[in-house]
Amino acid sequence: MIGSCDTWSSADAVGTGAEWSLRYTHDDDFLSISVFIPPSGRCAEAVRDVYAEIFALTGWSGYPDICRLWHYIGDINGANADGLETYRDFCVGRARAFEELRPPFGMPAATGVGSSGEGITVCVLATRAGRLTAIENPDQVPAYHYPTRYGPRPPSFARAGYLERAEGDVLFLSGTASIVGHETVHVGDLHGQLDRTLTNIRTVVGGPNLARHGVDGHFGLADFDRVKVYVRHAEHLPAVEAVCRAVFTGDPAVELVRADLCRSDLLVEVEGVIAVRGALPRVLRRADQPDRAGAPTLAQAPVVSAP
Ligand SMILES: C=C(O[C@@H]1C=C(C(=O)O)C=C[C@H]1O)C(=O)O
Repeated sequence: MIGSCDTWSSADAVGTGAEWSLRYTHDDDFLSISVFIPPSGRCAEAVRDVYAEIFALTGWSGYPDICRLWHYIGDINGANADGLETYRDFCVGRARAFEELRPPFGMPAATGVGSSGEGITVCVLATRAGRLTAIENPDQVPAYHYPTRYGPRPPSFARAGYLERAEGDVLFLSGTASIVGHETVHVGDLHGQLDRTLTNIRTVVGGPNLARHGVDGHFGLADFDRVKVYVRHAEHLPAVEAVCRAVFTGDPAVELVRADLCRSDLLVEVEGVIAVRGALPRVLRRADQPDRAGAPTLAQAPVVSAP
């Protein structure tokens, strides 16, 4: 595993705190939460409970819209105590949280990838600054409608989230892979998967698709400010890096990470951020473990009580 993590920084005053199993940092507009779920034979219930805490904290702290989630899942393609794949077990708990708690926002943009560590780390970015729209891809079945052959409960996420705010809009692209309809395409073919992934991204962020969702904007691969690429096999890293650096021509920070992915037939996955008019809370990068993403920053900061 090549260690990696994103740190979101703010020019404003930042507060930190801890509530239940959650640790958080916030400025005026954004709330960042991280939580670690220890390894166990079955994770669905713990995932459901952590999501309940996340929904409660975002609700009462006044940052009601979850614009982005990252899930770093240990042994993602391994089996739990019942023989169910860990990722599918995770999806059961998450789907239950959405069904039972019915949060007041659409499906959030998300990433769900493997981690070299054990357990599950969930990182959340929520906001109260603007209007958030969930974006789907007309060439892909919404993940929350995947059929049960991919697991007892479908994954709960949207293909992207578009945040309209006075300081400049932000598009959060979910982890995107070589899936058409609900099926993995180009199984075993790295370049086929990468091409299809890039096509899916172009479709999601393109003008016709955004217009369909009531969003006024038109973007392409050259507009990305942050790109993170997850690659299943270390030997594929150089080839994937060459393609990505050639197509993401807007000189974004392109970061490659070796990671297992949510379906064992997926070889590559790409996520990213477009900051319209450059108005993104700055993103810094530092070497760290993905499965501990966010934790060191939060631990070093003075902890204050929750409001
Ligand atoms: C690649 C896919 O899903 C992955 C899993 C996600 C999750 O479970 O949160 C989100 C995006 C991707 O990281 C997909 O289904 O297209």
